[in-house]
Amino acid sequence: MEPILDIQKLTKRYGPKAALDNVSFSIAKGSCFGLLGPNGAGKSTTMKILTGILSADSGSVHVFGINAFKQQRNVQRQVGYVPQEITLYDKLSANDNLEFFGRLYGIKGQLLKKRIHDVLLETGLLDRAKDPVKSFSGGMKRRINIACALLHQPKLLILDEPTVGIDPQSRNHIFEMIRHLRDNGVTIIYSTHYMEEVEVLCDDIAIIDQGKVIAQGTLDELFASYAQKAVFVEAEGPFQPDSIHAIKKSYPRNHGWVLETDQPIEVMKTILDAQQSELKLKAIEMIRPSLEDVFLSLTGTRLRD
Ligand SMILES: Nc1ncnc2c1ncn2[C@@H]1O[C@H](COP(=O)(O)OP(=O)(O)OP(=O)(O)O)[C@@H](O)[C@H]1O
Repeated sequence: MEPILDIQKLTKRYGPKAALDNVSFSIAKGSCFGLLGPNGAGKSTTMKILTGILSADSGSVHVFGINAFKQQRNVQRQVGYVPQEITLYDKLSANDNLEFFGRLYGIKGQLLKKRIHDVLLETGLLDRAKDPVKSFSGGMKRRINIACALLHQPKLLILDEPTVGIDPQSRNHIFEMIRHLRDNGVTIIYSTHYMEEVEVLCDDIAIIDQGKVIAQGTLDELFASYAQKAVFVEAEGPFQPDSIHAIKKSYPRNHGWVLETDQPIEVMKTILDAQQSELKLKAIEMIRPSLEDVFLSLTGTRLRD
């Protein structure tokens, strides 16, 4: 698929510390791309460089084939950016905030009115248009912040940790909006440290840690390369995991055993056969890998730490 964004060897230092160290990735048109990493990994720095808020020390960024460092305005017209910090005027109504941001994008008159109506509808806040933003919950403010970034109908939407500190209802609303935008051809870059969000939302993922992209691919590709398949079994009677050839490693968990294997189906079959003679099975299931396992296998630390 055609890349809509191509980043090559991006570096950025703050004094002696490298916030980004040779970061490269590209994003296919129409996908929802997840940039996953712990706090301080370099996600915001990457996003700020993409949008021209920060300059890079070296490397290149091309958006829609345009050199973003040389033709910043041209790129900005096609990109919507939702920063991590909420940037709204608390005393103004949702409508007035949107008018202000719409004018910054050069939208005026009837078109601006229509766009404000449309983005309020998309974010589910049409009935709160006239209320001051200070009366909104954190999640509603976040949705208005996203609405601001959608006014000029960008083809690429960049969201920096949009669900931090918000209620589940707003979070679900944001997910629905993102899916709807993607289905309508908008390419999404979604930065987060919540791996569960990336698992349910993103087509392609880059994992970033300490300023470096340490893995990239679809969920299935990341699981295949970095997560160990396993079976969980709980049984009464003599059970010796070492006797099953396909088990690479086993360890106890919650009254049962985790059996690491590249052939989970075969291992399950062997245990189910043994059950008829000597084992009394209480539970057997395949353990679904998670991005937590991928991160652990790549870095030796947990993403949640
Ligand atoms: N203005 C700055 N001056 C000095 N160091 C900075 C500055 N901004 C970011 N950093 C450092 O650069 C590194 C990357 O920060 P960045 O904000 O990009 O990470 P992040 O993945 O977005 O994490 P978070 O979710 O915590 O913002 C961190 O070590 C951070 O402390």
